[in-house]
Amino acid sequence: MAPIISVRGLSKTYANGFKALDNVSLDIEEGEIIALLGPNGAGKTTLISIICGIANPSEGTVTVDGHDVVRDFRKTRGMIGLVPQELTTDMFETVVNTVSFSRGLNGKKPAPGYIESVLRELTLFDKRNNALRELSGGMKRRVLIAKALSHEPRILFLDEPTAGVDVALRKDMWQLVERLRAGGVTVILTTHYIEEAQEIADRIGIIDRGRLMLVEEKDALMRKLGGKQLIIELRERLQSVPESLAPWALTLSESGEQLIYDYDEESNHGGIPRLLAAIEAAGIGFADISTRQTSLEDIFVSLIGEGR
Ligand SMILES: Nc1ncnc2c1ncn2[C@@H]1O[C@H](COP(=O)(O)OP(=O)(O)OP(=O)(O)O)[C@@H](O)[C@H]1O
Repeated sequence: MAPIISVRGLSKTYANGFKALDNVSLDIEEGEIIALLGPNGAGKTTLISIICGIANPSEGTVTVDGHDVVRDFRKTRGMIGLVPQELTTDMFETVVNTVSFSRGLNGKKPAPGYIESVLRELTLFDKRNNALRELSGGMKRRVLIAKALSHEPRILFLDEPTAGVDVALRKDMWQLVERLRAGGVTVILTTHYIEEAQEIADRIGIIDRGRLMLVEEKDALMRKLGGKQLIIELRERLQSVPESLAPWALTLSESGEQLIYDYDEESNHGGIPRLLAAIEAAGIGFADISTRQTSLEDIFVSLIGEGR
């Protein structure tokens, strides 16, 4: 199946000469949830602004369902819902009008029943006749989501969706994303929260300084790079790792109080019981053992942490 979004050789240089995107290529499949993870200023918003037709690329092309986002702006924009970071609508307008108007702007016929269901789902229905300026910050975020969904988009962009939102909204948001996914909607979210990407995405792209450093299925990424560590807390400090333990290539912590065994499920082959027996045989007492899995955070830091 052809990808729903295809980004080819995309670069963006702003008027002041700053290169915010550098030769980015990426295919997004219909129905997937992809998280674009990167630190502040990495170029995430620039990338989604170009896909949404709000900013123009300096080089490269983007197609949405086979249509060029610059030439066929209306067609591509109509397929996309964008939840931006901030509300920029008329603050005196009511919730229901704002959301209905947004649907009209995207060329769709009025559908009061559908708008009502969106408002209910986002617990905005009771506030439908309130002016936007009367709403709390969290409620305004909900209006942004309702607006983005007003024209039943096939693709939804969430730009830093949970930055500064409360737990209730975060929960509602993930439920909504699950429902949209079940309905075949493609969801692209930007975040600098690693846990968020880890929790919700099927695929993760890591962006840093305008470059797409990596795109991978989340599970494959975790498997490939997510090695395990066994940490053995020693009863007494060691000066060095005994010769008899050489086969396990253990690391002794700087304090001399921990032995660390790096392994993965495949290479381990039941080595842990043998290792523990060998440690005892070497006359080393241990107080505790624990394991930890390399997290996406370790991967992220190892990819972009260097050179900073
Ligand atoms: N209109 C502009 N003119 C010049 N530079 C810009 C402009 N818009 C953005 N930039 C710069 O481009 C870089 C990428 O910005 P962008 O907003 O795409 O990053 P981001 O990854 O979305 O970051 P954040 O998480 O902070 O939103 C930043 O260094 C930013 O200062």
